Amino acid sequence: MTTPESSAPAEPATATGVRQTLLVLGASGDLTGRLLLPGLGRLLATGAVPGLRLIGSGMDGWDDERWRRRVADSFGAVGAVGPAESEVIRETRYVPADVTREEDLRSLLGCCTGPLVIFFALPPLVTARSAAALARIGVPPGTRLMLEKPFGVDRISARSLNELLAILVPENQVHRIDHFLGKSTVLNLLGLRFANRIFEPVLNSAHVACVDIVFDETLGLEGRAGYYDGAGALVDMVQSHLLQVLALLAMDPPPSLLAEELRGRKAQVLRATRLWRDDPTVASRRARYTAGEINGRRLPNYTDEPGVDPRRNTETLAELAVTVDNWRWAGVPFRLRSGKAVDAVRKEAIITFKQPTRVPDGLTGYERPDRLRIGFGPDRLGLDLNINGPGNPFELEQVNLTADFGPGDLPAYGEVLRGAFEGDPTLSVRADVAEECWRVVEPVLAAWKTGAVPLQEYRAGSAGPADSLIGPVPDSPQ
Ligand SMILES: O=C1O[C@H](COP(=O)(O)O)[C@@H](O)[C@H](O)[C@H]1O
Repeated sequence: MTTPESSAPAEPATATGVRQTLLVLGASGDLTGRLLLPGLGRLLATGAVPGLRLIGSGMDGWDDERWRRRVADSFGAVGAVGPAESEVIRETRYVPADVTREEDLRSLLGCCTGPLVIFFALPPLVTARSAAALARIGVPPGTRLMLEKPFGVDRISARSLNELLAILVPENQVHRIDHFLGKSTVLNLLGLRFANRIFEPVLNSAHVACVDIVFDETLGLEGRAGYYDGAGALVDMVQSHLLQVLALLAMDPPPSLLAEELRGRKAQVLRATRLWRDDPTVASRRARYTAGEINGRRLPNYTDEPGVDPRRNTETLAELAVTVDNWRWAGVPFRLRSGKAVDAVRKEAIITFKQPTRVPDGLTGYERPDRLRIGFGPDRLGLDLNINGPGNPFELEQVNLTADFGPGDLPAYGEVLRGAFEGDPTLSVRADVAEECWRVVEPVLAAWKTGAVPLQEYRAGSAGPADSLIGPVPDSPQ
């Protein structure tokens, strides 16, 4: 065991052949079963983490047998049934512990051998207490820490957590997870923007009218009140995932994809990001669903969902308009939106270009500007273009060029886990970036608390509140 100051740099097992240990704090929770274990199973199936040892921990009365069953079920559900996965299932253990207590953590660390990855699958306040206890006892050299969103509950708590983590390990061993950064579609933004000559010169305020980043789901709460009712759509999706997408879409080209180059560019663009008109009443909308039907499925009022506390006024749909106040983007609205239980799945970034300087007289039927659409599931790229359609050669028609590209080798969670096992923080959120994302939404959270922005209602299965900042989302190829 070392004092935190003496922590050595990460030594990834994949490079050395040493067996790594993944210690999951909060192993019986929803996140572990829904995202972490399936992602891990798929990663193991690629052979990327040979000999991994897996230890689950929590204070819910589970034992080895129950934990092993959960791991096996989660791996099985994603077809991860090869020898590497079976070996992990056979060897895995469950160690009961209160992960906020030094004694328990000390004995937990005593069960771990080899290079260690600690995954905090815990609510933010428990993560902070656990990190504080770990900071007092230290962790083995080279330990990497993985932390789920939300990272803190506001800017101040995010900063305090960053300070604790900095005591424990160097920044490049902290993996603040945003699984959108592991989505192949989101990563494709890099190739699309920086490996083609045609887009980059027009991605600026001279040519772009607005950018919409939309992640609408038809799913409702899905039994996640314990987490979601305290977070709401703004923190669950916009403050975290959608601001990361904005950063990748709006940042300047990095000279390389080395972690510090890419993360530095993202930090730079987020530092320039502010609320539209600096006014949360203009720049934000919030709403929650009432009872309705989606594709034949009946949803209750959000407030009648099991576990929801109606006094919290939790929103299930959030919209945010921001400006990226720099040379490239000044004046271009970026509108971010995410809603649950709406009428249709819309997961895309839409870049709407300005109208052509002048459409020549005699070329009729110009209705809509051209748009570039980047789909975040399915993986799809679309370009809406005005061309001379069939029939009258002088009558314009909008066509959509669509390219589908297959998903990446790994699900998003597998991808971010790979980063941690390989000691590569490129796809993780850097400390300052996590704090910047809170800074952007801070005035909105404050205005919502005072009621300055009313909480609207929308029927489950409808398009959302009528006075959306985005307006009707244009026909989507998805
Ligand atoms: O992190 C979250 O993301 C999901 C949407 O992401 P996906 O990869 O499952 O498409 C969202 O449903 C959930 O509320 C949020 O916590």
